[in-house]
Amino acid sequence: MPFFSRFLRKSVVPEGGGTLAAGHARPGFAAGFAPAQPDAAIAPYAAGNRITARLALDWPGFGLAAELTLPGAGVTALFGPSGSGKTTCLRAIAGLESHCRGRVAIGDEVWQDSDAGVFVPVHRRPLGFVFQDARLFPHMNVRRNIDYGCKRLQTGARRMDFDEIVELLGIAHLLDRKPARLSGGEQQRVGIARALMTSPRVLLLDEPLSALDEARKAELLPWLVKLRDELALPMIFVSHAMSEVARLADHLVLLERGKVLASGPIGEVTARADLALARSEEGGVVVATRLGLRDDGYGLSRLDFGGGAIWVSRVEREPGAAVRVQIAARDVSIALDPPSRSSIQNVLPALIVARSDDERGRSLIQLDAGGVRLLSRVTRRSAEQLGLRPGLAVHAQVKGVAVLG
Ligand SMILES: Nc1ncnc2c1ncn2[C@@H]1O[C@H](COP(=O)(O)OP(=O)(O)OP(=O)(O)O)[C@@H](O)[C@H]1O
Repeated sequence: MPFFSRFLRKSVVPEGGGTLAAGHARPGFAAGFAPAQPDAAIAPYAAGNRITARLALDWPGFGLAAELTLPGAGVTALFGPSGSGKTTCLRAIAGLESHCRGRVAIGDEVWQDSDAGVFVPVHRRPLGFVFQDARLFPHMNVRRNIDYGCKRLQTGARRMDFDEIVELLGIAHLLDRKPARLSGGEQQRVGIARALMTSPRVLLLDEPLSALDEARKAELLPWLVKLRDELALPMIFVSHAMSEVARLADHLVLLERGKVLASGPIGEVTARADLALARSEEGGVVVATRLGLRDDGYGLSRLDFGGGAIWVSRVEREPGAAVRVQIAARDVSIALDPPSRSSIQNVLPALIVARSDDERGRSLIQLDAGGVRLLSRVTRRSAEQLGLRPGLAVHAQVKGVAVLG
């Protein structure tokens, strides 16, 4: 078996073998919001590489006090407003914040334990770090830049092969070029390749898209999706763009003023009616579906998920393909009776789980549609007139669905 194969997602088995389990700890989940069923199409969690961190740091005007339990596979997004501590968390996990106290471990490997006087320096931690700008050596061509990544690896420690990494990131045709002759997105792909050459146990990405213009972002994002889908390597990704997080992340950590506000699978955290995230204009739930069938006559595709099926504009994928969608709360309305003679194609039977009213006369309703959580935003007057309350069986009318890929 090539070394690289050990990192391919399909080869990952949980500790003790058997099928991949999706169960995991979900710190920060508020009482009253029962967990949705784990969704098979969102990345499985491998226990062996689970990252745990307890981080404490005090700067003038900012304190970090964060406890993280992150899955050992797939992409975790650290998300929050500017100054909430996302980059500081990432740097502390890497060992780049030497004043940070606490404990950091990946699987059973302890990188820091302040109580026990353990602090493994950053260069001894098997991690890859990708910065906002690729930080390539300008005088070296792409091949030498990537090769540099494995310089400090001891013989026998390399687990990822140069050719396979180059192919994975689609950069074979760039190997002889100097960084100045690469686009921003290409430079980032080379930076990621260099990080992978160190055979990391975790890849840390600090806003890898933020320095790119919209066109370059759109170009790089599918490569990050590919890494997520093809590598069995946990990735922790800092972003303040919800569109990127919705597309990429399996697990979402919300940070605010140096503290963890919520942490859990993206479908659960985005469905929490008690969080400001859901109340924002773009608030909506990320749902994992599979392409069921295509109706080419009408240019439609049916996406199946635990809660039923939704029809969307044609998705150019094969039946069975995993398709991630986002359903905005503002695009879901509620009817007590099954609507008849309506132009809305997507109507899902659902149960109200929770209702949260705001001071602007709006109500957010959390729904359970066959084990999948959805949000609906209605006026408080409608909510009261319809008597919307937890436990009530309703029909969720989905007016719009964003297909994320
Ligand atoms: N070395 C430092 N010394 C003192 N304060 C710092 C230092 N580095 C960061 N900070 C402060 O810590 C806070 C958190 O910074 P951090 O960069 O982690 O936030 P962030 O969520 O990543 O923000 P952004 O999205 O703007 O990058 C900010 O108030 C910042 O000014």
